[in-house]
Amino acid sequence: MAAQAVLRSSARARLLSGAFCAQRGGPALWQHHQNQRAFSNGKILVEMDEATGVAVMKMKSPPVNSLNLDFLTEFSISLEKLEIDRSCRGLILTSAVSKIFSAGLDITEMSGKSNEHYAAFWRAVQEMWLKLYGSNMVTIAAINGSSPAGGCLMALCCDYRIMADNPKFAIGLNETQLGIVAPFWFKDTMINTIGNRATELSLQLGQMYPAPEALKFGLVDKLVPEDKVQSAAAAAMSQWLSVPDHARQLTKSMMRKPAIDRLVKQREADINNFVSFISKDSIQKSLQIYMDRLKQKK
Ligand SMILES: CCCCC/C=C\C/C=C\CCC/C=C/C(=O)SCCNC(=O)CCNC(=O)[C@H](O)C(C)(C)COP(=O)(O)OP(=O)(O)OC[C@H]1O[C@@H](n2cnc3c(N)ncnc32)[C@H](O)[C@@H]1OP(=O)(O)O
Repeated sequence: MAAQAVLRSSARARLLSGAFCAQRGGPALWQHHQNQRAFSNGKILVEMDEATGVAVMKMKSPPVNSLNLDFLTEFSISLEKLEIDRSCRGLILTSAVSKIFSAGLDITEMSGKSNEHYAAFWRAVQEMWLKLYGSNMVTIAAINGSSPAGGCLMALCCDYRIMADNPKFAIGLNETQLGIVAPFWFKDTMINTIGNRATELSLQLGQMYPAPEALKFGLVDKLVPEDKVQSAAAAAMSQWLSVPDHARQLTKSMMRKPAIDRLVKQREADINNFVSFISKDSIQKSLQIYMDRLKQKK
């Protein structure tokens, strides 16, 4: 719990000191309506049911909820706001963009930018992972669309994953297909979910799994019809919330702390690794080719 406590207190200090707020022009405030509360800070909408203590976080950054620096900053602020709210016990993470959960890291943030920008971007990716994977809340991903790479990572950070039963929606860590490499903490998160051998296959091949296959691999826990994803997530949440918080939280921490501690210890080295890797000409070329292909498929 120590690393988690440090993380939580440093994030809280930053939040309260307004470091994020100054950058974003102030925190979004809760709007109250009967026993519902909501806030939105542009790319993310959070609705909280005070009766159940469950918040639904909807990513709404069209066209594909790609994770750019602004999005990641808003995401971490929103999550921290819920984390320090003692009345919030559970979080359902989903998308307000049709057919897409998240397209993963915004490739344009990793192309043609300065090393300082790459470092700031990667720190924000780390922050998102540390907060979501280390959350004390029950976290359920309601995966209502495709979810490659960083989008898959977000889902894997949650405690339980429910996906729309549509073979057109795929999920996986496809980094190698872009000519890039999932870092050790992406890999650890996947190993902790589907095991070593399945992760090795999955990562080397950069495999994207259509929903039914993702279920077979254990990458998601349950498939439901597209229009039932939110209600199934709410039902699963009430089951998870029936377990006493302290026991569940300590168990979660016991399972995840080694992975979290590894990144906390090597955070700066990991940023330097990312910057020197992503700024290589050969890697920039691979990303350019991948982006060109994405645009050409239209
Ligand atoms: C031992 C050594 C280790 C060294 C390692 C060190 C460090 C680690 C280094 C690197 C790690 C990086 C980790 C990276 C993680 C990632 O998340 S990379 C991103 C991967 N994402 C993808 O591959 C998704 C690509 N997108 C798609 O497959 C599709 O767009 C879709 C999400 C399935 C949606 O399809 P569709 O609905 O048909 O929409 P379009 O394809 O038409 O897309 C709409 C517009 O959005 C743009 N776009 C899509 N995805 C992204 C993205 N991820 N980033 C930025 N932009 C994206 C797309 O180009 C379209 O734009 P236009 O409308 O054409 O302008």
